[in-house]
Amino acid sequence: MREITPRTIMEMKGKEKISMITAYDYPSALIADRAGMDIIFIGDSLGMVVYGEPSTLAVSMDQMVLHTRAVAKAVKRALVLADMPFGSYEVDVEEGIRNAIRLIQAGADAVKIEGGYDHKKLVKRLVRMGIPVIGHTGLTPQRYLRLGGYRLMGETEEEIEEILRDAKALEKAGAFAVVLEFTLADVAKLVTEEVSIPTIGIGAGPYVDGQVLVWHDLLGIYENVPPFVKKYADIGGMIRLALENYREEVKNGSFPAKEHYWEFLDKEEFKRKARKVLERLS
Ligand SMILES: Nc1nc(=O)c2c([nH]1)NC[C@@H]1CN(c3ccc(C(=O)N[C@@H](CCC(=O)O)C(=O)O)cc3)CN21
Ligand SMILES: CC(C)C(=O)C(=O)O
Ligand SMILES: [Mg+2]
Repeated sequence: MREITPRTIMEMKGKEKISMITAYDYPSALIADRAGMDIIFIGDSLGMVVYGEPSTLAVSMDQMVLHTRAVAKAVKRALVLADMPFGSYEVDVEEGIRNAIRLIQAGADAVKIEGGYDHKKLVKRLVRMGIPVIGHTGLTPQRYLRLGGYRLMGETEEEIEEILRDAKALEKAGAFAVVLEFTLADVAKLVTEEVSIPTIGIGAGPYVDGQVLVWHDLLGIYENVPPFVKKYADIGGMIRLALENYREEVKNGSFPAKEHYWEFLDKEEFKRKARKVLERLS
């Protein structure tokens, strides 16, 4: 059992902001856990930032299971959350349950689904059988094709109503938090005030109970970052410099240096041995 549980997260509402970051592999998750993140999240954004897809739609359950296992091995303290990918819970509730179980068995402490109102039944069933759930409304990237791209949500009355309805449905069905993605800050504030569960924003402004960002975006290792991202480091630039340095030292012969290899101290000893081997092989 890890230190941070769904109860810990729920009790943070109105007291302490929730910090959440994506991670997709073992070494990244180790760093995120040591940095004290509250939630470490295997997002289906991995399709874009790890596999180079143009959207999250092609991500499979098999991919989510493998990456969840790698992250779960590293995390001791944070809550490990895994995204349900597109197609893994839409067909029917039973299939959603089977797929959620796979993510839990891979080491996740909770699962996240996009939408709320449309998945009340699934959320209720999962929670009843002991699988904690986070919902996700506002911009839901799995609707990429219908939306015609990724855009800011919550300008029209219809969109505000849909977002609030999702959040309330999630609260009622027993979800322990809700992600609000790329919504106007006023809408996120309204939702945060109207529901008792924590809201975790991404591109949704400051009036929420926590923030989530994608690993590659905030570290500067992904080129097409959304407009709401703050780049906390230029790791991409650092990697490039290191590789250019390595390449240069290979080309000019300064790598490997003395401390990077081993040789016979007694050259006569080596000559005798080599002569014998060469004789045997001739
Ligand atoms: N690397 C990454 N970071 C994310 O935060 C993220 C993903 N991937 N993939 C899944 C969703 C998609 N997200 C996104 C992606 C792009 C924009 C964006 O660039 N919006 C532009 C318009 C783009 C367009 O019209 O095509 C904008 O200015 O609003 C917003 C949210 C957030 N999520
Ligand atoms: C953008 C976040 C919330 C997400 O769902 C993901 O990274 O997949
Ligand atoms: Mg996602």
